[in-house]
Amino acid sequence: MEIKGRRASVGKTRRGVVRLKPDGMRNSGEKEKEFHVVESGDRSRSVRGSIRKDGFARNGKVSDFRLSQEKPSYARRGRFAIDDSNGRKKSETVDFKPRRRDEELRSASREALSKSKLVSKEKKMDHKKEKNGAKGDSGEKFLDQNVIGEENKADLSEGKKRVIYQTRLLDKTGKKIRGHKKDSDDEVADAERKKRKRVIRIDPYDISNKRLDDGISNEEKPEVKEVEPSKNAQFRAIQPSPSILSFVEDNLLGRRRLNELRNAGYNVKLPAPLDNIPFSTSIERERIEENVFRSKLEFFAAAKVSSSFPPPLIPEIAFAGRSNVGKSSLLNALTRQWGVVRTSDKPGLTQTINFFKLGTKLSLVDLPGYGFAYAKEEVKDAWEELVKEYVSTREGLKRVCLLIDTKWGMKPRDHELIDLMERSRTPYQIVLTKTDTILPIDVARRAMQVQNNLKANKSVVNPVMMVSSKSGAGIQNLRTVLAKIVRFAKP
Ligand SMILES: Nc1nc2c(ncn2[C@@H]2O[C@H](COP(=O)(O)OP(=O)(O)OP(=O)(O)O)[C@@H](O)[C@H]2O)c(=O)[nH]1
Ligand SMILES: [Mg+2]
Repeated sequence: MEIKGRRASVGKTRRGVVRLKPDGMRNSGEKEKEFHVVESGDRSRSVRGSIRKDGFARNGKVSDFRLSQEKPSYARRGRFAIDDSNGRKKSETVDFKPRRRDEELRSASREALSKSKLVSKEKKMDHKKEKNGAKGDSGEKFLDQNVIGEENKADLSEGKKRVIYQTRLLDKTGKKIRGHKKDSDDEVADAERKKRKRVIRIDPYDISNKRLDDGISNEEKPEVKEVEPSKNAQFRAIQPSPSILSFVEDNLLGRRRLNELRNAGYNVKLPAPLDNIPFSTSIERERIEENVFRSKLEFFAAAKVSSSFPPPLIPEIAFAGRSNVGKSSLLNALTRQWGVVRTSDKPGLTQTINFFKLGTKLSLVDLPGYGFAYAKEEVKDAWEELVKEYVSTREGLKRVCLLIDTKWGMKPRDHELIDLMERSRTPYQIVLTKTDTILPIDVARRAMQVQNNLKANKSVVNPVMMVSSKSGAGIQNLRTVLAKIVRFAKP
């Protein structure tokens, strides 16, 4: 068993924390136990320790440990008493006598060090003397005392007037000898000044990380205002419900390590690996249970103005959201017909309302994205107007999937569209996309946040869906939800 720890000096008493771990065990946080060590300044060097976490010292004899300190050469062995913090019988006493050889070596090295310092100091002094001797022409020096200041004139009587002199070394001609070192009093004062550490205080009310030098008045502390936590902090404080958390876990949503996916049986070399059958030997996609999504996806109309919308003959599901949120990619992932709907990493690829037939029973409608896009303002405004008109007036529109990027959450434009759909009573469902880009817990938090935000809304359809077109996570669930619409839709 080995004890390793750091010690810091506090006056004569040394305190520190040592970690105890059994021999041969790699650094495993769980097994390490923390001790508080107090080493008194006296010769006995007793060290007291108490087991913080339960049940450790019971098993192992604490012996042959080392207290590693600031300097490894000061490592010692000694007497060590351990008391279980719970008061149970787990105390151990171990010899903590400084090893003789170590102690001897240490004192020898200390002596040698101090000697060498002394010698080098003497050498320096000799050197200085020589130098000063060479500077003065004939080696003669004169003291020049100039009165440079008076102190407390009012308080002091004439006789007791204190005068401050500045002493300079002058040569015969009255010139100042350069390189003259101050006398011993000055040296002592200098050494003291050097010894005195500059104390720097941190202002606890200052968030600018500025350091304050000692002496600067800090009495006027600004009033601590109740600052609203940042959006990020608010987001981190969200506690997702257990059902959302388990949904995220069950569907492997969120950014996952490849190993995790591999262990779950998925072939990570495939695109959308979660869409595959786990542990399958060949590249076999999971069977699409919903007939409608097995049908062929065919583009049949594009509209830039409402007058060119095709007649509403079959039920429609539309995909709306900000530019680049992943609308077109989701259409491909749902139908597993990659490439039918064009996608791009450049926001604003879809510039018209595109109608796709999925068999004979359903239309999927890819809407142009709003918000940021590489397009002129007036063009973007026109798209937005078109989208608004479509979602609020289209007959046969059974549901709008409003896609939200999981990483960024809902933006003002999303709220605008939601308000519009609330007014026009268009049923809409939130789909969080690109869940593979953030941690699972953050996916759950986002879902919780969105759900809470829309609690009071009437036309929203719950639950909040979470998908990733890239990994395939959550796609199957979305298919199931959307297929139900077709099943219950009246022609
Ligand atoms: N990591 C990740 N990237 C995705 C996902 N879905 C889409 N993308 C990427 O996001 C980018 C935009 O995807 P699109 O499907 O074209 O987005 P869009 O919403 O149709 O964009 P617009 O047509 O411009 O409105 C592409 O580079 C996709 O590869 C996803 O689930 N995960
Ligand atoms: Mg698109």
